[in-house]
Amino acid sequence: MTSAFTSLRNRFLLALGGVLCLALLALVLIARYQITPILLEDEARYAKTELDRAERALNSELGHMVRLVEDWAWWDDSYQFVQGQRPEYIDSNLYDGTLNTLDLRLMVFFSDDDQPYWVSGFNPADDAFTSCPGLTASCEWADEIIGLLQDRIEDGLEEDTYAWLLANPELAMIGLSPIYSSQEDAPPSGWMAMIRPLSEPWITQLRDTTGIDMTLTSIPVGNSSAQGVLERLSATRMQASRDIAAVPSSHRVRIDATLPRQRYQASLETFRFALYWTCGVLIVTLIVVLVLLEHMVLGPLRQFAHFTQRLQHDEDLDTTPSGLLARRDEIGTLAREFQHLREHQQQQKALLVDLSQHDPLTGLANRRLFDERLNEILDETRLRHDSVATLMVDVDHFKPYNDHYGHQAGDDCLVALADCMTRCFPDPDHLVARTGGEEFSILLPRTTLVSAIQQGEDLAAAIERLALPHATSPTADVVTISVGVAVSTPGHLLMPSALMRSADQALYAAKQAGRNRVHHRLVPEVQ
Ligand SMILES: Nc1nc2c(ncn2[C@@H]2O[C@H](COP(=O)(O)OP(=O)(O)OP(=O)(O)O)[C@@H](O)[C@H]2O)c(=O)[nH]1
Repeated sequence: MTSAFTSLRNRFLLALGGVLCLALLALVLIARYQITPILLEDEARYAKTELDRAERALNSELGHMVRLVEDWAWWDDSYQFVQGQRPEYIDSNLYDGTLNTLDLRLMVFFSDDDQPYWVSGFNPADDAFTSCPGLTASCEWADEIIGLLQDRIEDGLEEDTYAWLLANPELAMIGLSPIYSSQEDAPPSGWMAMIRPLSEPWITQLRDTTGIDMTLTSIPVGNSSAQGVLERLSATRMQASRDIAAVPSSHRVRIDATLPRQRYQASLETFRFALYWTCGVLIVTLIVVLVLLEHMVLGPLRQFAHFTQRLQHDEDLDTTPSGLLARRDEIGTLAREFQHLREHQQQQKALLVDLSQHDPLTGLANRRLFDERLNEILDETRLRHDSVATLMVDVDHFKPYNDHYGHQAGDDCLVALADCMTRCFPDPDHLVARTGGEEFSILLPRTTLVSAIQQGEDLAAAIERLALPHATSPTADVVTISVGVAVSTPGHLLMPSALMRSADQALYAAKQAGRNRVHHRLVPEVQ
């Protein structure tokens, strides 16, 4: 029997399992080193696109800021106000209601020498509204922002309108414009600045407008990242950050956008789906291959192996199973070749058995077969209480015959005698054997002593009738035989050796008595 590891099925299963594992490993590696990087790259592109959109929304807000500040800066009343001609401008325009309506924290008018001419706004410390001519005590809270604006103006801004994000001291938008007159030839006079805080309600509105969950924070330049940052918070959320330029230059405004990862997840799910299906198909293929292998190869091979094992114990089994012989594949060829080999072997074996049991010259049974049959017959005889006779036959003066006629003639004589004996004992139960050079033995089951003597005499007469010339025989001028007869009867059961010894003694007696005669030997005792 095959062990678990030498079993063809287990080895095939192991090999296919190995191939399956390798295929799965390849898929996992492809997923990890090919698919996932592509998906992450796509996700990074998506994050950049969303940040671009958020930045565009901020720029759009800055654009609105520009238009708002231009509305006021291109107004003749504002122009005349910074030239000191309209004192009522303050009461009618620069009060808290105006700033609230415009969603502003601070409005600053600069005179031609870039000094603050008028400051109106809400103090972030207590949210109290103040309106002052220049940086007087009650408007000193705006000192830092006004300093930043002056730096910007002194950096060389001319005849244009600007808007920036303010990162420090607070998050806000700045709009700055020269103040123009409607008279085309009049030069601009001073500057006007508006500061709109990036308050939580404002950012909430921006979120609603863009659909992007974002926050804005101020960070020092030292903590800023020029490339932007993408951090994956969980399987479903990621945070993309980008720093954009702001005032003052020591700070930047960071946009933090919390984005869903559904694109990545969806792609991953699709890939996993394909992976599971591929695994499923591979496993089903493996099972189908194993079933086919079992059905088409292993089953027939086992049947064949079982048949050859049974052959070892029972050589007379029928032919190879017909199902195997009828197959048209390699196993069928193997079975047919095996069958041919077996038939050839059986023929050879039969030939060998025949050679081992028969005399090649005369074709008669030899001593081996005679002894076997004698044993069998005597065993059966004991059970059935029958008698068995043996005739021992010797050719008279055969040496002179050989010497006179030659060895080949001696062979021919022996063949002629054998044929005559076979004709004399045609009963299939009788066995004529050549048990020596010119000695023959005849086994006669169920034969009495009288009958055996009679058959011996008939044989001697038949041989004599052959009239084979024997010129050198002192007994007769033809070939003659001497016959010794012994019988095992139910009253005198003999062992095979004793029976043959008795026949030999009877033959000796026949020779001594002058040859060409039949003698029998009385059995002296029960064996
Ligand atoms: N041609 C031939 N001769 C054989 C064969 N086998 C034995 N012989 C011869 O048979 C002869 C037997 O001689 P012996 O045993 O002396 O017997 P015999 O001459 O027949 O004398 P008795 O038996 O006493 O009558 C020998 O010469 C053997 O060579 C054989 O196969 N062919």
